[in-house]
Amino acid sequence: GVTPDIVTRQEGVTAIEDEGLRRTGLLGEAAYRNVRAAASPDEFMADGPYDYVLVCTKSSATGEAGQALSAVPGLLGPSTCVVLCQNGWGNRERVSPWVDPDRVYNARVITGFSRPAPNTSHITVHVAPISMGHLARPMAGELIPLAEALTKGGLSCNASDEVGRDLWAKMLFNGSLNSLGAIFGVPYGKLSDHPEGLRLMRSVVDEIFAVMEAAGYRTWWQTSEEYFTVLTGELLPTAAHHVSSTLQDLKAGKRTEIDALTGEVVRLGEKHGVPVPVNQTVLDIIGFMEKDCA
Ligand SMILES: NC(=O)C1=CN([C@@H]2O[C@H](COP(=O)(O)OP(=O)(O)OC[C@H]3O[C@@H](n4cnc5c(N)ncnc54)[C@H](OP(=O)(O)O)[C@@H]3O)[C@@H](O)[C@H]2O)C=CC1
Ligand SMILES: CC(C)(CO)C(=O)C(=O)O
Repeated sequence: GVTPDIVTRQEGVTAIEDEGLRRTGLLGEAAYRNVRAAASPDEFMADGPYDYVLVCTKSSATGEAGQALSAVPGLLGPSTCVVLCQNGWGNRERVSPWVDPDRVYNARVITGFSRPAPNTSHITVHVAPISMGHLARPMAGELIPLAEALTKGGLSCNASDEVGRDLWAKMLFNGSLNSLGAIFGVPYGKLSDHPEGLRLMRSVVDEIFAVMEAAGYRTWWQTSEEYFTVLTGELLPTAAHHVSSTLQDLKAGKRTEIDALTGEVVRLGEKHGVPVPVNQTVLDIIGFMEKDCA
């Protein structure tokens, strides 16, 4: 019953117009013809204001997407919910020059996607339902219709006032596994094969946990040790074969999202006086690899 309009690059627009939108992989095959696509949000101006706008770019493009959306008169209204679907921390701040922060929501996604064709999303891993919420205030049910529509479409989703805890759990996961997996060129599961990998993961996790607490945020575990036990005992085995997006980006010669992950940990560490030498080293190594692979 919901018909999304999609802003994407021109090759995606052409493929969606020709063949519709497709989903393959873990959550089953699906094809949707009733979808409009355009290369710029201008083309949807007459249809505003939208109830929901989902920003699904990389974190490095969140600000640019917010600017493009806000430049179209009437697209965002006083009750539009702009949902940022990026990994990392600080995405809310990246759009705040362009979009009223009260209208900005965040989503924590632990579903892995690849795009084998411009109109096809292939799902490789689905660890938990999407969690969506507001980082600065309790909600009044405004995301429930969106969560229900996504769930009905096959991608389970919850609206939650605890999305901040979920996002920090994801920071601990991506912050430790993505960068180390990329440095060693291995899927997640390999990182626990050797004591050196385990020690490095532990150091990265301990530092992220300390920064999170010093900055006044919380996640679902009371201590870093408690989280590490869950990471190595439950989360790593579930996603063992997954190759992190950081490694995929480096292989494709693309910019990674390290700035929104480890970069954010290093900035918050500096701000709150928490030493983060291992995260700083990881940031420098990935920064070097990005330049070398570009
Ligand atoms: N892929 C995954 O498995 C997961 C991803 N995430 C998070 O989701 C977010 C998106 O990741 P992912 O889907 O992999 O990223 P992709 O780069 O595959 O997709 C983003 C798309 O948005 C396009 N784009 C960027 N800016 C604009 C713009 N202004 N107008 C139109 N199109 C634009 C990009 O085009 P171009 O490349 O030309 O810039 C690209 O095609 C990231 O933050 C990621 O961390 C979270 C969990 C899992
Ligand atoms: C696919 C996923 C969810 C890892 O499980 C991810 O966040 C990533 O690769 O960056």
